[in-house]
Amino acid sequence: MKAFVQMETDSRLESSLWVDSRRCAAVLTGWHFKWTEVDKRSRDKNSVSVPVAEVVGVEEGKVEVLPHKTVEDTDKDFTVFYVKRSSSPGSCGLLWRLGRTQFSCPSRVLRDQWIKNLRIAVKTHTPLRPHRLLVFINPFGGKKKARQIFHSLVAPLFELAGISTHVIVTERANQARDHLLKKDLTGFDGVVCVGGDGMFSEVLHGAIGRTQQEAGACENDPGVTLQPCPLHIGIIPAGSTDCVCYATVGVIDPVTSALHIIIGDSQPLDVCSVHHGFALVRYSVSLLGYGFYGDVLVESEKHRWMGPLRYDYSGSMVFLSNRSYTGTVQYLPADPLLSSPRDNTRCLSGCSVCSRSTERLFPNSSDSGSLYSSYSEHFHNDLEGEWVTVEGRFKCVSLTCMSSSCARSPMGLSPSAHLADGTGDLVLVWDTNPLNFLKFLYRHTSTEDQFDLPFVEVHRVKAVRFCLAGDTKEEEIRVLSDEMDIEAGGHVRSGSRNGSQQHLAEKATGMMTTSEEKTVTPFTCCLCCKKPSAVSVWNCDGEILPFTEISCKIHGQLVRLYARGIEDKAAIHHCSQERDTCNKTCMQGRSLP
Ligand SMILES: Nc1ncnc2c1ncn2[C@@H]1O[C@H](COP(=O)(O)OP(=O)(O)OP(=O)(O)O)[C@@H](O)[C@H]1O
Repeated sequence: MKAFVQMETDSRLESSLWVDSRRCAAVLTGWHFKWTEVDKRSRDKNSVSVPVAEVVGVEEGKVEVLPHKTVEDTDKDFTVFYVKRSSSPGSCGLLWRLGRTQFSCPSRVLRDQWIKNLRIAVKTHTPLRPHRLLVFINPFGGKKKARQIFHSLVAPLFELAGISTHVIVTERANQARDHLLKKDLTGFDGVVCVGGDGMFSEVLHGAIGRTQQEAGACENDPGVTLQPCPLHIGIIPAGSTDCVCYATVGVIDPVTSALHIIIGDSQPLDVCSVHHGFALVRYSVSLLGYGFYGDVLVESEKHRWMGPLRYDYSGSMVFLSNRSYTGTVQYLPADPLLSSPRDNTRCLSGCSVCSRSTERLFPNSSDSGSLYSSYSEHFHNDLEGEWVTVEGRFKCVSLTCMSSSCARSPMGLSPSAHLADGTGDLVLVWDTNPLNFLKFLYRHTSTEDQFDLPFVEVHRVKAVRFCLAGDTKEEEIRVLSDEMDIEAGGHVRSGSRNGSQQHLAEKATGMMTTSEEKTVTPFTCCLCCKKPSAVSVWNCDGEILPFTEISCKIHGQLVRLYARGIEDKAAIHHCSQERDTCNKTCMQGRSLP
């Protein structure tokens, strides 16, 4: 047994190692740790190559982590934990699992050398790995399992990776947002929310607000250049819809998300600011929808007791009511030479459109460590250009900064939208007959192009304004006061989620409404039999906005998530067939799923 050891100034190392009594040639180059079985009797020379960036931890001895940590402390063994992929039926992305291989060395010295070099390699090649995280758990999100999900599935992985956490189980809505706005955040590399889209939105608002406070940027100014947030945001999905997680990771799976956080993946994300006059109303990352989408949200809020079924029920009711609304939409088109919502591309991990946008948005930054240095200089003139105005009657108007794909609509609201190119897709659905509209809606669940319909338009934009036709303004006031009644009455929702957006707008305008000032009148009792309202409401990432006339601006790469976008299943499969460039085969002769 002769172990050949080669040490260079970097972490490179090469020697024989044993996995389950099989001898392997192992090599650690700068970027990969690879081991290949060298047993001559073996017909297939099984080889596993793990990118150093995907090594989760290196431990002395023979170690197991899940379901419980066990350590067999021998002085010639070490265990490497790493990311292992498997496909996930029904999702567009790949599941990540914790891979584990136990290695034996001929000597303790060599074992210690391997551990040291692997740890150095990991540190050198993944500078964005978090060391300390602030974690918010919403114990009431989704199926109320967030606490259990975090402690049983996520915390052991964080511990393995040496990440320390400060965990706050929220006791009220907006606690996470307020904490981020007001408390000392020194020492934290990122913030993690364990919950659904509402919880993510709280953290998003807190993180953006805090950054602007510290930068002295006025969020209420609709033309302001916002400062990108230095804190990364991680999402451990534990809500009812988890749309943002699905659209940025491709699967709704707490372990996958935890592993993306651990290895310090970094996915920039565009954010849309929504203003009413000179008041910030809200930020949005997925759906900002007027008309059909607003009506469905209003209706579904009245039927929360139905659980997730309420969306199907409300969707059907609103569809049957066959409403449409007049309004004026103005938009600032994005550069058509860069990309188009009809170019049939998908924004996947490593997306070239988003990468080019990073260069455009941060032209002087040489690496991700100085991410935002040149951002504000560049964005002086981001609202310059020729605005386009369209006026008429719409079934719905929607704006999305991402594809907004979800399990029900795997291609999403705008299949070719990008996560981080500084644009949004504006979809205008003109008034049409119910059958046509049904066709449009149905196409979201299939692979058929929902934009290939004569009553649908889609535009890639940098900013949008919406205002009502003159005779509908009074109606707006009536509808919105009715909306607030739903909130004030308290029997429709607990006042949790709307609380945050109302707070933002009220704070900005000084318009404080007390429940006594509102008359309790339901929005509608039955959509089919009631006289249609002339005005709808905006659905902003699942919240009802208190204003109809709004202006929206897309802020390119305003925040960063611990994610990498949806991985291309086909590319990973190809890679696994080559066996040399990824970790989909293992030493025991088993093929990983
Ligand atoms: N302790 C708490 N009590 C009541 N509400 C809370 C608490 N903590 C957070 N919230 C609020 O609960 C709302 C919903 O939570 P969350 O998004 O986690 O779950 P969900 O609504 O089931 O999922 P989704 O948003 O994906 O549909 C959030 O807007 C958040 O502001």
